[in-house]
Amino acid sequence: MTMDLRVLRQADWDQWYGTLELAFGGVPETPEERTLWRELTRFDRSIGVWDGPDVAGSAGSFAFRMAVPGGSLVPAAGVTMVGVRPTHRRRGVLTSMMRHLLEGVRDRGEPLAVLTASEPGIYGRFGYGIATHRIHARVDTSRVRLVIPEDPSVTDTSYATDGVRIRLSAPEDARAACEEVYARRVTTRPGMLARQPGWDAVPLLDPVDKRDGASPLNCVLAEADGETVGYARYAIRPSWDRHGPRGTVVLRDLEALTPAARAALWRYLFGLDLTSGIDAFSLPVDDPLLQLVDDIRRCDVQVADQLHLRLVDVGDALAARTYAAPVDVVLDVTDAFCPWNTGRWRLTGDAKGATCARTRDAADLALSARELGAAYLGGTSLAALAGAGRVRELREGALAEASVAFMSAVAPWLPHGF
Ligand SMILES: CC(=O)SCCNC(=O)CCNC(=O)[C@H](O)C(C)(C)COP(=O)(O)OP(=O)(O)OC[C@H]1O[C@@H](n2cnc3c(N)ncnc32)[C@H](O)[C@@H]1OP(=O)(O)O
Repeated sequence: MTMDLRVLRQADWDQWYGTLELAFGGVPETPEERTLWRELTRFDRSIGVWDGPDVAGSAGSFAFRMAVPGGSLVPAAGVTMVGVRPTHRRRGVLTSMMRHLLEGVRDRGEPLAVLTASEPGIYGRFGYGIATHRIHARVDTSRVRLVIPEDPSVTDTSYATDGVRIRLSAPEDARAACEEVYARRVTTRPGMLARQPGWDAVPLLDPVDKRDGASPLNCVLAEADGETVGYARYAIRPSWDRHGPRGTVVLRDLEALTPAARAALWRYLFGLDLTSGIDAFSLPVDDPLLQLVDDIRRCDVQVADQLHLRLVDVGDALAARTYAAPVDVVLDVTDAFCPWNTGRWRLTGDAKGATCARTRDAADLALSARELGAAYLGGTSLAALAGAGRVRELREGALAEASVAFMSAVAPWLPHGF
């Protein structure tokens, strides 16, 4: 029987989403989750593969705008909801859906496709590279101390934590204030996503069945001079043993506009009564927390892959970001899955902007689309990729020049999953 790939219809959503749940082990999502993801589904950008009456595969994308080095917001298709029915795996269903999705992304003129992977080994073959990493920190707050620089002569409230007030608020009541802070943070870190309509509900999603013994979500606002300058959203998972309380603060997100607000929020979280640990699932690899603690070992930091990124249009993507140092290199790009990118590209740029166009000039560096994806947001260096044999230097000096230029001053990071 031949399979039929077609755009998702509203009436088919339940069946389509059911296949996704089946692919993920068959545990149905909660009604809150289903309602939210249905509302956020972009039907015009979602596809299914039908085998007779059954949905054999599901996939789709969101229309994001993502911060890139230099602070521009670039259209990025957020590939999502990929699932293949267990009876249909390893027959090319994902491959056919990915081809269809990436052709659509190209037709819409979006230079990038991004995703978070259930398993990191799946998407390299489709030209995605790991563009951001996250750290998972499990801080032993019974041992780790915060060392907050306190200078009594500093009266500027952006540094003096004394000027910051921490206020508890219901997460829903604080939504608008948090969103204002978030919006001001987006362009400061590559990989962050400008909020699209409806997406402010994602960080508030808190189904009872998924709390795993933790409290409902709490929110604290950091305020200075009458303005909200930061927030943290967290739950508390109480626990007791024969020595007493051993609760954990489960941190969902923390954003701050000033060092003082950040320090004040962490101080609040470290000090919560009846807790002795903070479980922070996703922080940037250069999160300032690592510079505020006196014992990084007891923060039990683990690094993992996070955002996988693909350049769908090499020329537009490389011209959309800026470069930390002047760069003028010819890249010989191979791209088996999106062959329209294959060939030589001259990239010329600096901290103000860049151009990238096809050329017949001799190549300086040879690499595939996957390596460009890994290096694009400035978190993984071309030199590190070359060390693994994944980038080849064809002109002496070109690797160092390009490697420095591609790096970002702050580590790229994705603030939330999708
Ligand atoms: C962005 C997101 O939504 S991530 C979520 C992805 N979904 C899941 O993990 C749910 C459970 N898994 C599944 O639904 C499926 O197994 C999928 C989607 C991962 C793969 O779908 P399939 O239709 O089996 O993939 P397809 O047959 O096109 O395989 C393409 C290639 O990827 C490889 N591949 C597929 N899955 C994996 C995997 N989990 N790890 C490593 N390689 C994989 C295949 O071996 C094949 O390799 P080849 O080209 O060398 O032969």
